[in-house]
Amino acid sequence: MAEVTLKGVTRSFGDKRAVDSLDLHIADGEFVVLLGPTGAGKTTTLRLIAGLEKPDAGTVEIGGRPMNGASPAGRDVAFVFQQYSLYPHLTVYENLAFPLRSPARRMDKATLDARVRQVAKMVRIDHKLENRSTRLSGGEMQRVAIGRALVRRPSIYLMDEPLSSLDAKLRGELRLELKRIQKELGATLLYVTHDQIEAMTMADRIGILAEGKLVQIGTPREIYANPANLHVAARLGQPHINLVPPGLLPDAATPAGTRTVGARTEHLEIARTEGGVAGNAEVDWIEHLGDQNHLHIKVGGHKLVTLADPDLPVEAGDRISVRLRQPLYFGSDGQRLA
Ligand SMILES: Nc1ncnc2c1ncn2[C@@H]1O[C@H](COP(=O)(O)OP(=O)(O)OP(=O)(O)O)[C@@H](O)[C@H]1O
Repeated sequence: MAEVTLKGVTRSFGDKRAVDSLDLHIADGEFVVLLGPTGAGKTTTLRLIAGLEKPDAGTVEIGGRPMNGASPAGRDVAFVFQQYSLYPHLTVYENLAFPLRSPARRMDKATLDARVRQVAKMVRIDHKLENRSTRLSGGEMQRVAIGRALVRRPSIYLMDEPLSSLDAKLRGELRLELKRIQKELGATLLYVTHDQIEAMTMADRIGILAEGKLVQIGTPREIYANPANLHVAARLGQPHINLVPPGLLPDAATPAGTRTVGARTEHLEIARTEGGVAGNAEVDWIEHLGDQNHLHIKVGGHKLVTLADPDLPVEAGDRISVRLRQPLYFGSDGQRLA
């Protein structure tokens, strides 16, 4: 596998800067996830690395070699798309073997067979090797599509929302398997998703893209706990971070210049009010999720959502008291304040 470096990469479509002066380094064997809203430039970034798009400016290096002008085939990358694109008339075995059959590889039959069977086992499709690919479930097809990338040993795997067409249970399973396989192979992997749980659970580092720019990159923990600005803070956390004006909730110390206070569940202290104490908030409604509840709260015309223990003895309409505990503070430019 190899490291990949983007330096000042820019790509526009008409007036639209899809990718804007992007600097990104992915270390050899690293799993980097690009997270961002629709249109942020995630797919275009993958396509620029794969050579499916040409940058207007900047360079892409793979394994320390500049790729300017190199064709997709000359770049040694493997791409997995959102929608499995298998050869319907071929068996699972032949779909997996296909990338290894190019004459340039001159792979002998026994090596090819061993490689196909090894990867089929990894993606847990080895019991269906003789099935036509059309006779598989969606999850199985996507396993084959991922396996077809894995049979090769490219410099980097590029994956564009490979799990998004699957149901939640399969997504959860494949997420774990993909992470396990990546570790086993020591693979360099750049993975695009909208799904914050995928990003949090699989990434060594998460890169947050917005309008073609890399806003922040760091470990999942860093991105979650130390977001550089409001945009990054809003990308992670379930339920969504609450953004409220300073002074709305009691707080030990609000830094000067605070325009917005960001409060996740762990930043809110909730207590029932007893003995005639008025309380500063009201329970609006409670969403029961099973192991946890979403508590919807009204405070002075603002609505907040927080996770709550199902045993918390409150009901809609109850008065409660809510205070802040070391929340995140943002200035008028949306940047985080120390
Ligand atoms: N071939 C193209 N022609 C014109 N505009 C394009 C083309 N490809 C991408 N764009 C534009 O560039 C911007 C970035 O697109 P891109 O597909 O990279 O975003 P994305 O972050 O992958 O979004 P999504 O999550 O919806 O896939 C968008 O505004 C898109 O409309």
